[in-house]
Amino acid sequence: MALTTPGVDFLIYLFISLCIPGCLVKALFWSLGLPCSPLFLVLLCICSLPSYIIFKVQSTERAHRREAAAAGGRLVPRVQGRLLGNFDQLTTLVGKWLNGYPGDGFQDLVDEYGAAVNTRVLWTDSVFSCSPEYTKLILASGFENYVKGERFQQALGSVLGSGVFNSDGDMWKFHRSMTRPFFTRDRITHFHLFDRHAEKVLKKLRDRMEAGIAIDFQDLMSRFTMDVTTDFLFNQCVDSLSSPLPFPHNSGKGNGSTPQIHTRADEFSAAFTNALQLVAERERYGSIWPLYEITHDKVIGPMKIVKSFIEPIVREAVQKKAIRDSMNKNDKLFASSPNSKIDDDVTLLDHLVELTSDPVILRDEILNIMIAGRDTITSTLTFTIYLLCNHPEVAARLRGEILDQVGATALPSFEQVKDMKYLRAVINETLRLFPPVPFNVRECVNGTLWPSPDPNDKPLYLPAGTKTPYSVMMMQRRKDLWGPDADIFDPDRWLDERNQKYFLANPLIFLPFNAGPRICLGQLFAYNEMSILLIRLLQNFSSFNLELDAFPPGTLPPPRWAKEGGRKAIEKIRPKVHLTMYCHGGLWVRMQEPLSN
Ligand code: HEM
Repeated sequence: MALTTPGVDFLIYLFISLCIPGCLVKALFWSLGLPCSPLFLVLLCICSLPSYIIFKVQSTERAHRREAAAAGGRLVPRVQGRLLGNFDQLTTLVGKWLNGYPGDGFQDLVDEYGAAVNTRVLWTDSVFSCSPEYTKLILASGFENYVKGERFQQALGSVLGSGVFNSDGDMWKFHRSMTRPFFTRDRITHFHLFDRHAEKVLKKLRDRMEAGIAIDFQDLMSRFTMDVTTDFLFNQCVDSLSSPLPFPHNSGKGNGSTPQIHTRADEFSAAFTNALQLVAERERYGSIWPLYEITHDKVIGPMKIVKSFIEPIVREAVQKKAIRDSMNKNDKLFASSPNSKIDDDVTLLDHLVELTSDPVILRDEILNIMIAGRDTITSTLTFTIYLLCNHPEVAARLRGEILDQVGATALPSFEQVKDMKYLRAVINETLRLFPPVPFNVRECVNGTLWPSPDPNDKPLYLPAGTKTPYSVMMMQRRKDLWGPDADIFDPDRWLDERNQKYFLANPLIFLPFNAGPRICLGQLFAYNEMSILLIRLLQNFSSFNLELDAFPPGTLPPPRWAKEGGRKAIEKIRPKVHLTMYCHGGLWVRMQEPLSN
């Protein structure tokens, strides 16, 4: 058990930093045999921190200017805040993150300062961008120079541990190489697995529609993805789809968005979601996040529940593997090399225990894949249905394609899924407007140059250790990259001449799965899972409607958004972001079954 909290650790560190100058002066006076009053030492300590900060900021500033000049570049334009250390920027950006539309605040900065802008909150260089040329440098061509970095790992470590999402260098290579073979091809068992859980989704939907009450589709999808993920990871589905669903606040039957805890699976699910939201908050507060956790480490409680659920499953898998090994050394699921062929019915945990028996590595890896595979797909499916509610003509055409190609009841084959061009266009268009990971961040290891947005000016210089946050969401909505109708949901842009003109001319303008060596491992799995669920849904329901009255009070967009232009003015729900994007208050919908197929 930890003896201190992140906040107390931070304050202890600050206190020690404050005391160092006093101790040094005391030692100097003592060695010279001079008297030194305690009052003088206390004053020295109090004044030392601001003086140290001023000294450090100015000397670093000079060094960075020298480095930039030596490299033939210039420093990235900096936000000029009103308060010391741009503290006002921190409060503005956090406020907009909590109450605004995703990207609010950053768009203004890009408009004012240019394609790359240094927010430099509390003197930490942080260069924000939403341009394909910079994202390419960060993720692909300059890959070796950009890491997740210690700051990111510290903030997210209590949930992600050292798993694939939260590691760099050799540890990342190790995790990635362990997991990659599992995702390299289509598996028919996965189709059946998706379909099993999709059937339960349909049953829940039919029951609720028969009762004439709206359903929170986001909640339903987070149960679906939780069940799919636990099933394929370790063959022990938590069966969250069997628990009662929340009712709308106005149905007189429940309290809307608050999840009800009925089973251990519900408890695990709620704790897992809570832990993710808490670590996402840490990222937003930057280096001072520990000050928001003075009394306790907020993540420990939910993570205790998460770990107590996962650890016995991991232990059992390790024990079974040991027994298998001792019974018959040749009778393995597959040879213990990361690249060996893996049978279709082997779970990811089965695969991982062949490569390591370290319970912490196994637990971290499982949790990382769970995070990767759950909220991203929940988000995409939720926003797809939101968009189909707003675009009945798209829903009708998509349903037409599904009925033509697969029929009203059959499970599609891999080939059929691949051939459904309109289905893929609908999914891609959703991923363009609402990428599940709209914001991301790296940190540059060595000082580096970026091309200047103005070709007549010197390149931009980023000193070593600069954070490089970037937004694929903002990039994927840019009118100069996607055309004047970039804010509009129009799957046809993936099928008509616009596809050649924009996306095929520069594929880096669409990066929902990232790019380069850290590109999403589960892309194929994700398209298959989302396709099966959507096919099953549209085989069984012909129209989708938002039920705005069912949204919890205060969760719909404020009226002022209608005047603010862009997608904000179009939005009927309120998108928000923790690590992934979600609908504030859920997505309350009604669906109609077709009169006949
Ligand atoms: C619509 C669905 C999905 C989207 C949009 C998505 C997006 C992403 C993104 C943006 C990253 C990069 C994160 C970063 O490096 O900071 C990523 C990484 C990853 N994703 Fe996905 N993902 C999806 C589904 C899945 C699924 C279903 C799985 C597995 C079941 C998965 C497994 C992974 C893994 C293992 C990584 C880490 C790669 C690495 O760091 O080397 N993803 N994904």
